[in-house]
Amino acid sequence: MKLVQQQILRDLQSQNGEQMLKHYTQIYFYYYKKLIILQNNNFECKVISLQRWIDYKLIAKLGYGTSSEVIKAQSIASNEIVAIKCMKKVFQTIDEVNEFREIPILRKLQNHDHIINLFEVLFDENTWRFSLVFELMEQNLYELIKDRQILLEQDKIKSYMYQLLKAIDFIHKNNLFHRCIVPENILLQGDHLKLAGMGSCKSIYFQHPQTDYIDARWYRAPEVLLTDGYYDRKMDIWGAGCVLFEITALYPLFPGNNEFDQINKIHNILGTPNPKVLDRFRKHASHMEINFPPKVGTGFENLIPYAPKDLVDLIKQMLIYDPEERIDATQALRHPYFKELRDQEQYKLLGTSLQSIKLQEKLDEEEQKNCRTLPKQILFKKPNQILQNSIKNKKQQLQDTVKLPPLTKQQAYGPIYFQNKETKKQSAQHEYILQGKKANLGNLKKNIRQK
Ligand SMILES: Nc1ncnc2c1ncn2[C@@H]1O[C@H](COP(=O)(O)OP(=O)(O)OP(=O)(O)O)[C@@H](O)[C@H]1O
Repeated sequence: MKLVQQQILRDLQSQNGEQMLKHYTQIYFYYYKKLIILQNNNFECKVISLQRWIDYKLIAKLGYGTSSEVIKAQSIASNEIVAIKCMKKVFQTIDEVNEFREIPILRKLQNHDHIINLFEVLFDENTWRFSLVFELMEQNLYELIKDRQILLEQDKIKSYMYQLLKAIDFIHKNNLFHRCIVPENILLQGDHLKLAGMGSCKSIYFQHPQTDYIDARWYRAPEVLLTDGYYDRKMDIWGAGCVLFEITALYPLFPGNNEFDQINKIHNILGTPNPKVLDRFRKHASHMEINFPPKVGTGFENLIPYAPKDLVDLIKQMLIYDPEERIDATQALRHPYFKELRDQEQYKLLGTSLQSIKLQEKLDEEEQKNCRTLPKQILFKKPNQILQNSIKNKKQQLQDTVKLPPLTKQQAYGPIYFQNKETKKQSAQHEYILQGKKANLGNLKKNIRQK
């Protein structure tokens, strides 16, 4: 293993390191307290710095999964309480490390409101074991309903299912499927739901048949139970349908004791699948003889008579035998059962857009104000200038008109030239008035004095 690591490092350090990366697909290794993840899908090289275990104080055990033990712990640096998922597996070969898909999958699915947040990765250099540090959630759906005597409010059931389907839709749109939609993997913080248990997630591009084992029998879709691994993302919808029934009834719909009992329990309620669907399953079922005597199911509606019709219809569509006919996550989110929640979202959106419209209006108003002050200066400068200019022009005109034409003393004063000052003035005034011109007496006086 060391040799492989050294080779990769040499490649990375070499001049054509990027070229060399093309040869590797999802390789993780530990080097100088750093976890190096190489994914060649898009020549991405990620380095996750590792916190050490001593940075956390263990508080309590939270739960167990097939592959891990989950512990409640407190960060010594920040005091934050977290959930640490300690993987049971000890990685002994590079292939085993390569098969550990949970980290890249979690990273791909981060930043969604209904998917659990991964904070960091711990690595025990002595034992070669990974631990994943997550945000801590209050409880899972199973814990919420297990000892409950009173039914959950319909609003809550609807809201949980809407959030769960949003998480599933997001996973499916990322070309993955979860494969373990069970109440234990559905976590709650108050009424906010987040999906965990991403360890079982798989790419939809994996070649059939799927060979690895899936736990959680009660939530297993018929195609998972009956075929040799020919199933896809629609199996998550079956699981979610079983969960929807369970949070409505407070008990599981198909609690099979083993695989055969599981198939039986499904047939008892839904009846046996139609021959066309059975034929399709048969094509990919070498491990068992699919030859069921036809049976009509009892239906599940009578088990939850208090449930709204829309809810019952949604479960029916999620539990359709044929995966191709079964509703998908996007369609389920558009089911009439969720109309109210969709409307609320629309109103919220509308609220935010109204807010942004108002904000925009305010901004526009401000801008207009600024514009008004700007053009004010420009606009009012202009008329002012025009006004000033016209005043100037008028003044000029006036001055022009007032400018006395060169007059002889005789013309100016005529016969009164030698009269006394006062009479001279009056006479000149009179003269100009006679000429139809305004007399500028000041100038006139000046002229007279000069003359
Ligand atoms: N972030 C968390 N906050 C609180 N509890 C958690 C958290 N993550 C997991 N748990 C609890 O630990 C249990 C096991 O976690 P998880 O399902 O992730 O482990 P797993 O080994 O992947 O299990 P499996 O493979 O069986 O699904 C969960 O059922 C849940 O109750």
